[in-house]
Amino acid sequence: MEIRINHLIEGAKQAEGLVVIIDVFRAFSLECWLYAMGAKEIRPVGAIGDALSWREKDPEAVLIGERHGRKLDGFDFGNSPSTVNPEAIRGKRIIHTTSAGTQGVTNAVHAEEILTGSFVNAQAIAGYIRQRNPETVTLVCMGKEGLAPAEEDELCALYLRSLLTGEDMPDIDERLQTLRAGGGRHFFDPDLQDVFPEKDFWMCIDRNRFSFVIRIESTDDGLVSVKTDF
Ligand SMILES: O=C(O)[C@H](CS(=O)(=O)O)OP(=O)(O)O
Repeated sequence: MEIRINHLIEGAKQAEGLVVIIDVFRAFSLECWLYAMGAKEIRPVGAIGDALSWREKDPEAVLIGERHGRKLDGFDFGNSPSTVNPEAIRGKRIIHTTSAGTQGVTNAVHAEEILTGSFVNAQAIAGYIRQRNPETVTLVCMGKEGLAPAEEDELCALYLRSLLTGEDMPDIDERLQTLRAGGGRHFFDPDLQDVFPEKDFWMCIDRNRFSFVIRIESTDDGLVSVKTDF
């Protein structure tokens, strides 16, 4: 198995084989939490307008999205796992658009198969990939808005690679803690708590909390993030 690490939107466009689109803060940690809250289905979309138009097809759909981290006008929730209301999620179709994560899945046009990537289900992702045993795996670090590298996504790619190769990464918990002063420092800024609450940080680094993977599938209505127990 050849394991490649790609970066940002361009890296998603070029990714081949089984592709893992990594977005730790916060899109793909959030999608795992949404399934844990009982979401019926999650649809990742690129354009804000495409997300809004889902309301006509499904008036019950819950719209979740951000640009520059902030909740979008006309949406129900921002991209924040700690501020979505589980009662509003249970049994519902979720439409999800973000500046990095969902752009990655819509741009991974050469992928044979796409998984979402995060720390909250990393072990399950590695187990699934080992079982599939593809020739090529591309881990794509989506970064900030898909345009600049983000420490947490790079770390998640190294962690996934270590799980796949069997190399040890004994300092992973220590390295996750250092994100508090690095890639996740905005979650500790008192002036940004309305956009980036501290609790989101802890929910996104809750390593291996979930034992399912999220596979991206294509349907006539666009992409769907499918929870796959593993
Ligand atoms: O909502 C988030 O935390 C990020 C904002 S940004 O792209 O890092 O500026 O969105 P996401 O698509 O989840 O990375």
